[in-house]
Amino acid sequence: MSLSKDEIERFSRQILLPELATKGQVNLRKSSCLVVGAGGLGSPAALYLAAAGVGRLGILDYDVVEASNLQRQIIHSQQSVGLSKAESAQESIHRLTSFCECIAHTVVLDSTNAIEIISKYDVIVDATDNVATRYLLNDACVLLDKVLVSGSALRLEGQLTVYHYKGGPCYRCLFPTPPPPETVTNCSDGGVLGAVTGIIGCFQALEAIKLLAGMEPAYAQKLLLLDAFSGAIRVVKLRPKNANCAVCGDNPSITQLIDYVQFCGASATDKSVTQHVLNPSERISAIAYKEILKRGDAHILLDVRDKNQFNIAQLPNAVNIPWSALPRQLGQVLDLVGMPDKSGTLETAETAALASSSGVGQKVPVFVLCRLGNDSQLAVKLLKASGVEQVWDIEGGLYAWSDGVDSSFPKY
Ligand SMILES: Nc1ncnc2c1ncn2[C@@H]1O[C@H](COP(=O)(O)OP(=O)(O)OP(=O)(O)O)[C@@H](O)[C@H]1O
Ligand SMILES: [Zn+2]
Repeated sequence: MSLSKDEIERFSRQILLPELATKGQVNLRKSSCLVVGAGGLGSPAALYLAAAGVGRLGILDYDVVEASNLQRQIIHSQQSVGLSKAESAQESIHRLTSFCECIAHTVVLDSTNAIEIISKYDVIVDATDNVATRYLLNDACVLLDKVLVSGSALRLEGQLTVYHYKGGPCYRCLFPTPPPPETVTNCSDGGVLGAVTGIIGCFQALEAIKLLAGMEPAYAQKLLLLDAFSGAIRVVKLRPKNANCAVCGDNPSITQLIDYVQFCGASATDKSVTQHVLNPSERISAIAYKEILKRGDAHILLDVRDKNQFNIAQLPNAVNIPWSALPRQLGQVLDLVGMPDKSGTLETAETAALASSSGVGQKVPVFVLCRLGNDSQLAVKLLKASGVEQVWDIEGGLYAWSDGVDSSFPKY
């Protein structure tokens, strides 16, 4: 097969590369690729794959574009806020090129649809942000014998590897069991710089383009580690395939997709894992707190977000003691509410409980606040264990405040 005049003109700068050449370009045209996730990684990955002349490109995302996505999800624009990410990405690709058939999959990828969707594509790009989908994609790719180009980025760090390539390891070979859900941080908690997802997403496109064109990938059985702060890139050799791997090993126990939400203890779609630590009597709504403010009742508003988040935006008169520092700074809270602190520096809830006599001397109630209402519940628990009796969580945190009380308060 050869290239048309239009194709030669359009892709000339890469056909000139002897490593790619006419044959590679024809291979790209005949190839297909699925990008799962049209977010920070998927945006650049999909754009470069389409621009390079991949014949059929699937873009899968269940979510809609939000304003806070645009700092890094560059396939979308301000006009697409509120629209489906997969369809917004498809539109961008239509504007970019008519040499690529782009298909939008506006679904949550799960065990019920993964095999059917993935089987239609040659190479799969994992541009998602959660552990459940990582295991799902890994297992589906092993079962269907597809190569998986996997990337991740958080804060100022990024990682990239190519799984299940010519007998190389899969994700499960390296990580047989998922991490505890509470130890996983995502971009909406930890932050991320757009250029970092851009670099890793471009690397994902590069590896996929090489695979689809018939070249060798650089990162099979190797892990790229980007430290964007120092600018350093390290490459680590990965362990070979694990013969005991549950999905790609010699005697696999996983021969069809499982329930990944149950396996990982975390959902693929929850943005904020809301922990139900407290019972309803220990919480008040944002609207009820607004009433307390209106009446002018004496109280302490304790904001337990970290300093950086507190500096972004805060409610008037809030006292900021980050959740992570609260055990050490309990004395300060006891002081504020008028309880004598007999403890000095407190290290744990247990020592705090011993040091303080229950509720004695508390003059003002405490209301505890954070961004989404998770850490604030833990803080209420800790304060209760320390003898502070009149303490309530503001349910749903500042998100609820912005939604229910003051829409001018920024949600970030
Ligand atoms: N199982 C899944 N099915 C479909 N889309 C998924 C699945 N898991 C993750 N995604 C998508 O992958 C993308 C990951 O990108 P990214 O983390 O940059 O975006 P985000 O979740 O919108 O970011 P933020 O955390 O700032 O809200 C998201 O658009 C998300 O909807
Ligand atoms: Zn494996």
